[in-house]
Amino acid sequence: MIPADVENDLVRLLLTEEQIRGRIAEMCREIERDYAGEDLLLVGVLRGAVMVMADLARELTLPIEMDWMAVSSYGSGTKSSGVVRILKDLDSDLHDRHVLIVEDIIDSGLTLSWLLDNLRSRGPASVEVAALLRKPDAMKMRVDPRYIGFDIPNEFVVGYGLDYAERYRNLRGVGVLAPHVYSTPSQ
Ligand SMILES: O=P(O)(O)OC[C@H]1O[C@H](OP(=O)(O)OP(=O)(O)O)[C@H](O)[C@@H]1O
Ligand SMILES: Nc1nc2[nH]cnc2c(=O)[nH]1
Ligand SMILES: [Mg+2]
Repeated sequence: MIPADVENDLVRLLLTEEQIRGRIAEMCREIERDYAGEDLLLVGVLRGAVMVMADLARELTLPIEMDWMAVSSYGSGTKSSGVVRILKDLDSDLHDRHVLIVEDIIDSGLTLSWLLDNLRSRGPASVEVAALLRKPDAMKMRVDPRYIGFDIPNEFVVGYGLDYAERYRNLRGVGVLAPHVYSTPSQ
């Protein structure tokens, strides 16, 4: 369901709420198998990963902890600036912890490859990645996420945490943003 006031802003819906829910459940069964008996720290990457973190964490039957890091490389546009900035660091000490980074999307791979280097330097027992979306045709930096929800085409998408200029994050599905939205300067 796309709210009527934003329906014209999307070219098409790519993933429905039900498809996302079903895939997250499958990812959680894999995570439960892989981390059974381990102490797991989920690290959500603000702000885009809020929805996937909330749904993934509640679907998991393992005991987990959650922490958050805020990084940004996109500003308000549709292209990565190439510079990753830490806006908020973790509160947890990662030493000897099993860390699973939770992301909404891997596009160029720049954010994650930078984040993986950064978190690995903190002495964790392991660091892996769970991302809902990946654009195989857009990747510039090689990252090997352990859990991927969906591979999607190389188009700018919004919804389920993903924004354009901070809008659309609350859409329940994921859709392709219409070019007229980002070619029109906002007032
Ligand atoms: O693979 P990349 O090309 O690096 O792109 C992926 C990153 O871009 C988005 O975050 P953004 O920097 O826009 O901030 P946000 O999460 O606050 O929306 C998204 O949430 C990922 O973190
Ligand atoms: N909203 C949004 N943010 C992104 N960050 C990196 N790729 C994307 C994308 O396709 N959509
Ligand atoms: Mg993000």
